[in-house]
Amino acid sequence: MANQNSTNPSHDLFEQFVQAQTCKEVQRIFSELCHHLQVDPRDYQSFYTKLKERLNYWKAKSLWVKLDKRAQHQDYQQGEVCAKNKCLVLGAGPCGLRTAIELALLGAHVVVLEKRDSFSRNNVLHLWPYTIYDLRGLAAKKFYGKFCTGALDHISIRQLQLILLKVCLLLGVEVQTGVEFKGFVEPSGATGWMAKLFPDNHPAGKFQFDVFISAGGGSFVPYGFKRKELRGKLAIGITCNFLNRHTAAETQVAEISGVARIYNQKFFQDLLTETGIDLENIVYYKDDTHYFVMTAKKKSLLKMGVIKQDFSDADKLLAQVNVDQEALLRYAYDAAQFSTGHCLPDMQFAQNHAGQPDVAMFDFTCMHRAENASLVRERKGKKLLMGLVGDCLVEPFWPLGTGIARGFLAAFDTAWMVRSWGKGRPHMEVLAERESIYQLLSQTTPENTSKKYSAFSIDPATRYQHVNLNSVKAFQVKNINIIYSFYFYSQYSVGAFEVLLKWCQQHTAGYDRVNVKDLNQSWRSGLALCALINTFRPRVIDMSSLEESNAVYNNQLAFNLLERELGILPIMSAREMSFMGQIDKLSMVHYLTQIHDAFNERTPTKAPLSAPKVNPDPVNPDPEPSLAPGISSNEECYFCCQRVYVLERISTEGKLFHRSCFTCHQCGTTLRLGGYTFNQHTVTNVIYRVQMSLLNLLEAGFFTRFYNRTTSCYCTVEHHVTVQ
Ligand SMILES: NC(=O)C1=CN([C@@H]2O[C@H](COP(=O)(O)OP(=O)(O)OC[C@H]3O[C@@H](n4cnc5c(N)ncnc54)[C@H](OP(=O)(O)O)[C@@H]3O)[C@@H](O)[C@H]2O)C=CC1
Repeated sequence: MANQNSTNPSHDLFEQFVQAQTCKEVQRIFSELCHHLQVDPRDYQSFYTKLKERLNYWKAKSLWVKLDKRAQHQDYQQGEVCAKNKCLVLGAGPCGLRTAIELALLGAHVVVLEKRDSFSRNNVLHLWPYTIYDLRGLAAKKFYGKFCTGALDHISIRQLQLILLKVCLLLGVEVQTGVEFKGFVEPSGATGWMAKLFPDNHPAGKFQFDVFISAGGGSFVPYGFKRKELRGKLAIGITCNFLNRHTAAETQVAEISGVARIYNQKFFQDLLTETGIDLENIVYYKDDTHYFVMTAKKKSLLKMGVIKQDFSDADKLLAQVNVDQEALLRYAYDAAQFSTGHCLPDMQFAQNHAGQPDVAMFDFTCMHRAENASLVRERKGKKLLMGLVGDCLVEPFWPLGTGIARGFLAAFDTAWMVRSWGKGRPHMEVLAERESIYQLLSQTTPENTSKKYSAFSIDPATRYQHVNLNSVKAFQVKNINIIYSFYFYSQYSVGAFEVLLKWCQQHTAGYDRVNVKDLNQSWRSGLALCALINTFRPRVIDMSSLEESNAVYNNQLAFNLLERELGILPIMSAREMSFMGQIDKLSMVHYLTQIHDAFNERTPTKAPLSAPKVNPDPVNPDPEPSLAPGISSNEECYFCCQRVYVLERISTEGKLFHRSCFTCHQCGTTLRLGGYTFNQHTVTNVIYRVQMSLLNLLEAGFFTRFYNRTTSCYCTVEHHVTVQ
C-alpha cells in the first residue's frame, strides 16, 4: 500500500516494507528498496550505514535510533569483533532469526537458510517480560503496531518471524527461503566448509563458513549432537487456530493465560460433564488468530473417537492412521467454545500451511534436550564451530510458554560463544564456556533471571543471576567436542562409512587372524586395533604374541597406546569391548575416525609409540590395568572414583561422573545436567538438587510419575546426591 503523503518512491517502499505481512512480500519490497537506493545488501559490512544515509526519511529515524542504540553496545565492538567470521544459520524460525541479528551486530557475514518459503505458523507464543523489552528494542512496535499492547504478553510465531526478518534484512543478513540444508561439504585444499543444499544449484551452496548454527526446530538436530530424553507420563497436546475477524464481540472475550486442572477443578469438571472432553490444562490467546493449546486425557480422546485404537506406544497412538481428523476438529472446537463461554461467534478454523484447518495433535510425553550446545569440527586444518539454539537445543513444553524465552537466551549465549570465537580464544575454552552457560538454561524462569532488562546483552552475566563461566573445564570438552570428519560426515554421505572401512581394511590387511568386515564386530578381539597400530608404528607390538582369545588384554593394550601417545581417549572399557553383545557402531566410527585422522593426516608424534605395561596374564586379565603415566587422572568419576569413559560420562561443576552414578541419593533416579544447583558451601556433603524448571510441570499435573511412592521423594523437585 503506497503512502499517500509521500512523493519519494524510496519512502513509499520503506513504508511498504514496514507494513509487509508475508515473507515473500518483505523480501520483494526490500530488494526493490535496495535497488532503488542503489545499496547492495551483499556488502554486509557497510550496508546498514549506507541504507541509513540514503534513506533520509523522518519516519525511518525512530527505527535507526533503536537499531543504533543496540549496535553501539560495547559487546559488539563496533561490529569489529566478528568481522572475519562467516556464519551459516539453519532455520528462519524466531530463534534462528534472533541469533542471526546478534551475529550481524557482531560484524559477521550471516546467511540464514529456511526450507519453507512462507511464514505460515499461526500458533501464538507466550513472551516473558525480558523478551518484550528485547523486541521493543528492535523496534517491534514499528513493524507490528499491536505488539504487546496493554497487558498482552504474546505474539503469533508468524508475526514474530516477520519482525525479526525485517530487522535481519536491515542489518545485512542474507535470508534464503525455499532452500533446504542437506549436510556439509568438507573443506578441500582451496575451499572451506560449505553446505549441501536442495535445490543443489542454489547460490548459497557456494558460501564458505566457519560458524554453523542450527535453529532448525525440534526435529532437526545435526549429527554429532547427542540428545537426551525427558520422559513423563503421557501428555497429548492439541493446538488449534480460529479466524480472528477482530469484531467487537471477539474483542470482548477474555483470554486464558493458562489454567491447569489442579487450580480449577470445577472448570474441568464442568467441561467434562457438558462435552465429554477431559483436559489437564488449556491456554487461549488472541492474536492474528484465536489460538488454543490444551493437554487432553487419552481416555477422553478414545471415548470421543478422536483416537481410534489404544496403544501404549505414543507414536502408534498418535499416528495419522489412528486419528479421526473430523473427530479431532470437533473435540478442539467444543473445547474452545466451552472455555470461552460460547462467546466467540461464528468460529471458523484458520488454515495451516497446507491449506487445511489448523488443528494439530502432539505428543509431549517425551521431550528432548541436546547434551551439548556446541561442537568444533576440524578438517584439513579448517575448524568449524557449531552451535544449537531454539527447539533443537531444548524442546519446550508449549503450554508453559518457556520456548521463546529460553530460545532467545540461547540465541544470546550462542552469539557470546561466536564472539569469543571471533576474538580467537582457544576453541576448547570457547566450548567449555558455552557448555558452562548451557547448564543454566533449563533452570531459568522469569523470577531467577535478572530484572534489569535494559542491561541485558549477549554477555551472560547481564542476564543470569549466578553464572559460573568456568563450571565446565576445557579438558572436559576434549574429545567429546572435537569430532572428526568421517563420523560427522557420515550422516550425509553413505560413502563415508565405506571410506573409513576401506581405510581400516587396507591397513590391517595381511595380519593373521584379522579380518575387518565391518566397523564394529570385527574389532572385538582387539587384534585389528593392534594391527592398525602396528602398521603405522611397527615394532611397538609383538603381534605374534597376541592371543585371539585374550581380547581384554589386546584391547587394553591398544587403548593404552592410543591414549598415551595420541591422546585418543577410549570410548569404553576393554572388558565392554570384548564382551558386550553388540559393539555400538557409531561409537566405533568415532574412535576409528580419530585414529584415522591421527595416523593418516597429522601424525603428531615422530617418535615410535612405546609399548605400555598391560597385565599379561591371559587367564585372568586385569580388566582395568592402571593408567600409564601421562594419562590424566582427571578421567575418574567424582563419586565412585572409577575410570569414566567418554561415552558414559557427564561433566559438570568441573567434575566428571558416570551417567549411572549421577543419581538421586534417595530414590536412585538419574539426574539431568542443568537440572540441579551446586551447593558450594557444604563441605562434607555436596548436594545436587534438581531445579524448579520442572516444578511447574509437576504442579500442572505432568510428569507426576517422577513421584516415587516408595521413598516419598518428588524426584524432579528434590533430586539430590550426597557425597560422603
Ligand atoms: N506453540 C507452538 O505451537 C509451537 C511453538 N514453537 C515455538 O517456536 C519457537 C521457535 O522455535 P525455533 O527453534 O526457532 O524453531 P522453528 O521450528 O520455529 O523454526 C525452525 C525452522 O527451520 C526449518 N528447517 C528445519 N530443518 C531445515 C533444513 N534442513 N533446512 C532448512 N530449514 C530447515 C523448519 O522448517 P519445518 O518446520 O518445515 O521443519 C522451521 O521453519 C520456540 O519457542 C518453539 O517452542 C515451535 C513450534 C510450534
